[in-house]
Amino acid sequence: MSSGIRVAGGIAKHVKKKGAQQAAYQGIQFLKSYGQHILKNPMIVNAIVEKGGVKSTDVVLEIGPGTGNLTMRLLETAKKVIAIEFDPRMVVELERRVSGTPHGHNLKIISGDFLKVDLPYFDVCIANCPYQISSPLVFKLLSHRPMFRSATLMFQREFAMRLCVNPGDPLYCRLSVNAQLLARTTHILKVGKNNFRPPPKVDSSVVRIEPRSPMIDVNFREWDGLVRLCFGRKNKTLGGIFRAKTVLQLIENNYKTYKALQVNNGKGVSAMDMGSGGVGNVSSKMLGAATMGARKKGKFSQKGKKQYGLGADEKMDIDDGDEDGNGITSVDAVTPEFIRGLVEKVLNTDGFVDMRASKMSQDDFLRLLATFNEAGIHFA
Ligand SMILES: C[S@@+](CC[C@H](N)C(=O)[O-])C[C@H]1O[C@@H](n2cnc3c(N)ncnc32)[C@H](O)[C@@H]1O
Repeated sequence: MSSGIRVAGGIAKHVKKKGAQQAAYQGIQFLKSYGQHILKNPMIVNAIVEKGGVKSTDVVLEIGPGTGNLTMRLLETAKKVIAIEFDPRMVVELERRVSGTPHGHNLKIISGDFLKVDLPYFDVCIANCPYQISSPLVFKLLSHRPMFRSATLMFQREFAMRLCVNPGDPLYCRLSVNAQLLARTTHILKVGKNNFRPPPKVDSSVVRIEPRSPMIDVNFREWDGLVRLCFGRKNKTLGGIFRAKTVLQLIENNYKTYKALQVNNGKGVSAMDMGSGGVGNVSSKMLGAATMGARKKGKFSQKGKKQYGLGADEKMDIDDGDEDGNGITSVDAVTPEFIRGLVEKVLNTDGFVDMRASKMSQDDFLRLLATFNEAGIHFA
């Protein structure tokens, strides 16, 4: 084992005193809490840039440039690199490293937290990501407009696999379904932990994320509300999940809220943040909620209904006090039996009752959501 301490870009050996360390190396001790695992293998750096499909005309967004190993390589390839770095010590080191180089003027550094800054325009995103913010990072990128071409990102292996796996895989989860609703995700490279300094505890993988174009037209918050319920017990049948007392109660409450808004406002539901329902309109806050918790109302759009096999006559727009055609115009008329009946009707459609989230495809979830909405049931 080295007797030195870790500094930007290498190991500082023979360091006797703290002061000496800073003078000799402008020393930066890597902080685990900031996910500072510097990529030290130039072959991996090259492979990431190559697989990222960076063109000479591209503006590249890099998240967490650290000491700049990837940044320097990107600057040789792209028109411009915009790097967002949280740690001011790294910002100083990066500025020092590019100053005087031929590409220095093509780098813009934004000093701040990626999750808090307004993102600039970019064509592609390339990053060895700070692993502690992996999930919100992905969904913040996917909510950015205008849409970028692709993101080539390094994550911890398990997180990377969860982004990419298909139904039936043991790692298939809510993250997989939500990410794949918005993008095509491909695992492109395995990277062993010894390619980093300091090595993290687990291996990593590089993933390519290509936003869908056009986006699937579904209200993301409502989609996530349903997916969250289904993956709460991903190996339980939908019958088991949706017949549970707590879930029926939740559905009843949602139904009443939805109904009350209609009764009070006429077109009340659309007046309240139900919008067109398309993911194209989704905000980063909403997408963050996809992995972190908040839920609000939404509805499956007409376009989405058509796309997923609902007839044009099965009207979803709310234009009177009885949008779901259930004959219920007052909140008081909504009883547990009534809700159970609606849920049974949905479960008995298309064999949903025996399906399990762990094996359901994106189309299965879209059809399930459309069928619930058709019955007047919303997830909020
Ligand atoms: C895994 S290191 C990657 C460093 C460098 N790109 C490399 O490959 O050698 C992650 C970097 O992200 C930075 N970072 C951590 N949290 C961040 C945040 N919320 N916003 C921006 N940068 C962050 C860390 O300071 C660190 O420099």
